[in-house]
Amino acid sequence: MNAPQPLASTLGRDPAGEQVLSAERLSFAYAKAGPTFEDVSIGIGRREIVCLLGGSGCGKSTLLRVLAGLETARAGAVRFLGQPLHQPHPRSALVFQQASLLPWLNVFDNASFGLDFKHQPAIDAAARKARVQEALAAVGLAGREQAWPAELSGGQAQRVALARALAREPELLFADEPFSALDAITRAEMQRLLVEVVHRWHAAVLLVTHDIDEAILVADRILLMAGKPGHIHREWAVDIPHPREDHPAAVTTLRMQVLTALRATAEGAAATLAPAPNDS
Ligand SMILES: Nc1ncnc2c1ncn2[C@@H]1O[C@H](COP(=O)(O)OP(=O)(O)OP(=O)(O)O)[C@@H](O)[C@H]1O
Repeated sequence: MNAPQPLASTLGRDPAGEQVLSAERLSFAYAKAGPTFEDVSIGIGRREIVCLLGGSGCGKSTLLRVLAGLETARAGAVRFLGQPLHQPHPRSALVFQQASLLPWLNVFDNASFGLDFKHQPAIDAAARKARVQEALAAVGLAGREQAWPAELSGGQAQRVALARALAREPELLFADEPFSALDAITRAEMQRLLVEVVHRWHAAVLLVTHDIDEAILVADRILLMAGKPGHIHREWAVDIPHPREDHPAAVTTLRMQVLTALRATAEGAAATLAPAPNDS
């Protein structure tokens, strides 16, 4: 098999040509382990939703953590709004699979919690209250400010986590499989909500998922990660208008393309693991 070639075109599309995040030739390895990914270049345009799709263990979450400033690359550089990134940026926010709400804080205080993180610009109490209320209203939780986490469903808890991220007014939202623990109906609702609120907030998103349908429903661009060490294997620009459920033919065509590529990467990986025909 030929060595994977880095894609030249993994640069964010943006009408103004601006990128909120850019990374060049990133490599990463955990201590005492081989490289997780190598030579990954990626750009995310302002307001762009980019989905990072790939099989289990190919390094998607690790790449997200490096791009978010939670881990340090072994080689290469990450720039956020044009500046070198060495730690999580105050204009970025994270949402994970678990909502991770603090059980002793009510919904309002959980949603405002992200405003106390390191390097977050100080804002006065009135602005803080307005921001948090606006974020909670955007995720459909107006009137639930005094509720406790134990009183929420999984979907509602994830809405609070999304509001906590939005209250930071992020330029870029990092989301690592944020809906994978939810039931199918709630997941579909949350996917629609994510697109709606990030468009309203003018935020870009990097969404890690292994759900092809999720990627196709929300992404402006899909990056397929594969291999060991991981690399960006293919990408698709998704120009289907929202809501994408209204365009089933275009969705099905893209789904087949992505699925075929994903299967090919899985078969490629299996082929490298399978014993050669002459092995006994
Ligand atoms: N903290 C860690 N220390 C050592 N190895 C790790 C650590 N976290 C992840 N790995 C390994 O790095 C590789 C990539 O893991 P990662 O979680 O980034 O993959 P992924 O594509 O997000 O997988 P999944 O879709 O299953 O969540 C895996 O082999 C994993 O076992």
